[in-house]
Amino acid sequence: MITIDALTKKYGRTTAVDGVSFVAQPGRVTGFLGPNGAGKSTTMRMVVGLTKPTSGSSTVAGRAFADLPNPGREIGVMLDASAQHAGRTGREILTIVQQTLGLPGNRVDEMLDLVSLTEAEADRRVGNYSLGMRQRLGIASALIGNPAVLMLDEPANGLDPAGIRWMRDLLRGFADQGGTVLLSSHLLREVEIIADDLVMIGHGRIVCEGSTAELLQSMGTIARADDLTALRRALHAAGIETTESDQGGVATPAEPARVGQAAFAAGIALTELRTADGGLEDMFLELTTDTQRERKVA
Ligand SMILES: Nc1ncnc2c1ncn2[C@@H]1O[C@H](COP(=O)(O)OP(=O)(O)OP(=O)(O)O)[C@@H](O)[C@H]1O
Repeated sequence: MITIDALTKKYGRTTAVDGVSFVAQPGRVTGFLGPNGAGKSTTMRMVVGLTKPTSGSSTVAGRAFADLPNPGREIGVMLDASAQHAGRTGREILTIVQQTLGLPGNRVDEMLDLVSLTEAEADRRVGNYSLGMRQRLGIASALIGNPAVLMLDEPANGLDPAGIRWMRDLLRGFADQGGTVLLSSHLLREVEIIADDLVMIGHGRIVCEGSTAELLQSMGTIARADDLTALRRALHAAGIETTESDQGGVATPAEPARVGQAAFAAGIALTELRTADGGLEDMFLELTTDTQRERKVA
C-alpha cells in the first residue's frame, strides 16, 4: 500500500504539489492522471525520498520510505527509464541491482525473460536501446527485488501496441496477486482500461478520484428516438433533466434503466440507449480545462 497524506512541494513561488492525499490499495492498479506539469512526477519522487516535501508525508507498506530497511524489496520504482547508465549492458544493470539489494540466487535471466528482452539485447549497451527497451529494462529492475508495491512514472511511454498490452497484462497480474500498483500517465485511454482506481491531478491538486467503474458510470446516458422532442418531453415529465448530446440524441445524467422506463411509460420506442462513451478523456478534459496548456479550438 502507498499512503500519501497532504503532500505539498513548493519551488519558490510555484506550488508543484498542493496538499495531495490518496491511498494506492493492495490488489488494485491506481492510475495517477494529469496533464504535463500537473505534479505527478514530483509526488512520486517525494514518496521515494528523491524530493523533500515542503509539508505532508507518505508511507510505503506502512512505513516512511527512509525507514524501510531494504527499500528495493518493498517497492519497485521506475521514474525515468532514460536515466539508466548508457555505457552498461542491460544484463550488467540488472546484476548490479540484484547485488545492491543483496538478493539470494540469480534472478537476472528470469527478469530478462519476464520483460521479453532477448539474450542479444541484454548484452547490448543501454545507450543503444530504444525507449521501449529501456522501459522493459526499467520494469525488470523494479521487479527484481520481488516487491509488493510498484510505482511507475509513465510506464507505457515508448512502447508499441503489443508492448502496451504486455505491460497491461503484467501489471494486472501483479495486482491480482495482491500487489499494489501506482502508475502515472497522460495516456487516458490506456489508464481507463487498466486502472481500478483513478486519481486525477491538475495544477498540483487532486481534481477527482474514485473507482474507474464509478467514475465512468457517472458519465451519464445517451438516448435516441425517432421523435427527439417527444422523448425530451417524456423524460422531463419523469423528472429527468436532459441536454443536447454532441453525439446525437439526448444526454442525461440519469441511469440508462431509468431513462428506458420513462420512455417505455410514455410509449416511445428508443432507437438507442447507452452510457455516454466519451470515457475518461471527456471527463479529464473537462476537469482540467483550467489547467491545460492548450485552449479549446472553437
Ligand atoms: N526541481 C524543480 N524546480 C522547479 N520547478 C520544478 C522542479 N521540478 C518540478 N517543477 C515544477 O513543478 C511542476 C510539476 O512538475 P511535475 O514534473 O511533477 O509534473 P508532471 O505531472 O509529472 O508532468 P509531466 O506529465 O510533464 O511529466 C511543474 O510546474 C514543474 O515545472
